[in-house]
Amino acid sequence: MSGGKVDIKVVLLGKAYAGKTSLVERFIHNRFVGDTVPYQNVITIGAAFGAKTVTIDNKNVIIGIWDTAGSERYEAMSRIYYRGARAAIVCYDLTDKSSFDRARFWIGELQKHEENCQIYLCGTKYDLVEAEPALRKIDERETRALAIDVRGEVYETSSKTGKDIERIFRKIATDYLATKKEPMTEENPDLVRLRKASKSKKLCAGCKS
Ligand SMILES: Nc1nc2c(ncn2[C@@H]2O[C@H](COP(=O)(O)OP(=O)(O)OP(=O)(O)O)[C@@H](O)[C@H]2O)c(=O)[nH]1
Repeated sequence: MSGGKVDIKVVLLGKAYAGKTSLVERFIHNRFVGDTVPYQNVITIGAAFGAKTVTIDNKNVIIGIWDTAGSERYEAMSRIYYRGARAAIVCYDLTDKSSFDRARFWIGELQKHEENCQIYLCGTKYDLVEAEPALRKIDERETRALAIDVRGEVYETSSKTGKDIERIFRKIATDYLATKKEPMTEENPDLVRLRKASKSKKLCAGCKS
């Protein structure tokens, strides 16, 4: 996918090493490079952009994704990327407590500056905690409480296995379609018919017979 218009701007935010780039890689290219490429070689600098079309009920939605750099050094730049975003996937590494604090920081920023941006909470590296439950450092109750605060849902994903990655983006596209205003055109015959029907009702309300 190149150039063209996107329907939804999605931004990924979270601490460095939280797994943002891996999540985008899994979603767009269905691959996980994992340890075959050292992390030092894939650190995001500034931000990276990718896009993919998902189809919900026969409607295509082009999702444009800004994968921001997690390093605090690029914090000011990440702020530029979340401007005007319709959705934010705030990532934290399920095995790293400090990444959850950083997620809270980004949620605070979004709530302050981008009130129209829907937040989706994403705990990453689920495969690690599934294999070794003692590695889990973020309690599910804490994440649920935060989900209530952001009026959103929590996803626990794994870019290694693909768990729930597709689901999170499909939910974003579904939410977008649900809130999008339908244009009143012949392309949307149901709405045109509805409109005509209610107009003729109004006219008849004053009729004598
Ligand atoms: N086991 C496992 N490892 C993962 C998963 N997601 C990411 N990783 C590993 O975690 C490390 C960091 O992942 P990245 O995707 O580069 O993290 P990032 O958040 O984009 O990091 P920055 O670009 O610095 O902000 C890499 O070594 C990944 O291979 C996952 O779901 N499971």
